[in-house]
Amino acid sequence: MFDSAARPDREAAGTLAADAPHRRRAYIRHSVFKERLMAEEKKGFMSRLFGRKKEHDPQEPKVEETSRPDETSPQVAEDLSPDLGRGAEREVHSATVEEDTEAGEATFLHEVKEEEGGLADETEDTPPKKPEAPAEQEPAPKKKGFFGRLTEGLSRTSSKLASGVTDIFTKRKLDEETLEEFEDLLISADLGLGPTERVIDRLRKERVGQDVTDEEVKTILADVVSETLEPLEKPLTINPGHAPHIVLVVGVNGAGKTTTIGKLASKYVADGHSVLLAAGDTFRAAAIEQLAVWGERAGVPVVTKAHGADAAGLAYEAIEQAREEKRDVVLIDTAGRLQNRSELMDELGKIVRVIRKLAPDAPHDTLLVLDATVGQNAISQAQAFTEIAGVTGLVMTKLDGTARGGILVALGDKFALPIHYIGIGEGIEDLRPFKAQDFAKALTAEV
Ligand SMILES: Nc1nc2c(ncn2[C@@H]2O[C@H](COP(=O)(O)OP(=O)(O)OP(=O)(O)O)[C@@H](O)[C@H]2O)c(=O)[nH]1
Repeated sequence: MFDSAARPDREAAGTLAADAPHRRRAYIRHSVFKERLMAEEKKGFMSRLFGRKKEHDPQEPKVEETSRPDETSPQVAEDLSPDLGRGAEREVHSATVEEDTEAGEATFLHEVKEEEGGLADETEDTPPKKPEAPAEQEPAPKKKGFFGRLTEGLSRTSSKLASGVTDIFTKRKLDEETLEEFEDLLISADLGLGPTERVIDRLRKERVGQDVTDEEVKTILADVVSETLEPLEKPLTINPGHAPHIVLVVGVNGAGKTTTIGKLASKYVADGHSVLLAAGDTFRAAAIEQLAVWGERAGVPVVTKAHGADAAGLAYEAIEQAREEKRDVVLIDTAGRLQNRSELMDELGKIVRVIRKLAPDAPHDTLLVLDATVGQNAISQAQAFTEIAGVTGLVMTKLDGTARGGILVALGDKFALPIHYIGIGEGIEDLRPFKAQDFAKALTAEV
């Protein structure tokens, strides 16, 4: 699979090479910045850690699904997504996390909280949003075009970048100090060391000693983001010749796997494919029901087994059924698992081995679903899932719920994995095929 070694020209994100002192300086500056913010934000962090209920901000997106009681009204759940019964399984998720913490492992939760505290820009003080039900009496929201929705979805990330750029570049001659400030901004926006370095190098080469406007800087930034991600823009195409094309969907708890499968099922049906879903998340009882609702909505059958059943066996049976029914594609859901839980990761390896007994070249695609709100932790998730499950492509969800959307650039740079789709909201139309230029433009847009 892809790893940093596959990109020898680029240093792996998070690694400080001895021959890159300026990068090391930037990271040290960034660490100091993080520590200071963490101290300032400690109160918020602690209260979150101990589950203090916060005031609800209806503008904020829902981002802490796995640890928060379900406040969604049944009406909302029905209207917006078949996200059923998450309250019950959330208990399981938080128990898992606590177990990890008690064991003293470097847990996913711990890492994420640290990073959130350090960057202090989102889930810290921004409680999850209840999805807003399109209430019957309310006027229908004005339809936005593709780019409008993308720009709106990425607005939290882009406004952080845009205001930073405007603060730093206010009609002054470009010097090393300004470049350093800008480098800090890009690193704190999770863009990764490689892309950050390329933006800085380009600015240094082209503009040092000259006046530079914030618009010119944003254009250079958009160009570098676009160049980094364009080679990874690849739609997920179904090859009916595989009879069926088998897609395994993996990721940590709450990343958006089941929802993504539901949305993909609808898209493939609309494209004329015959689809079968496999509810392989047997660990989370409500996930089975959730997928069944998505299946019903898309008009496709869902293979299910009882809660706790063997997921590998279920995947096997689903493939057999898809062959009998001559389906084009099988989408297999899996239970969310923390990347540092080796026994759960081994179970994923077992699912792959069992699938290969029936179809040695399968899974034909293994999609890693990553939640953008976790920021840098997405890097270690991609690393672990790539090693265990042979990830072949990415879907990044919840770009609408974070100021850390820059992480997609760092991921693309480090892993060079195709980016198939991005999620910019909870509706079916919010799962978009990834387009690097649009993403780069939206990321640097003024909103
Ligand atoms: N705002 C927003 N929410 C999303 C997006 N994608 C998924 N979600 C929401 O994220 C929540 C979790 O999604 P699921 O599909 O249940 O996640 P999962 O990975 O299957 O979860 P587990 O089964 O626990 O592993 C749901 O409430 C989804 O509606 C997105 O792009 N934006």
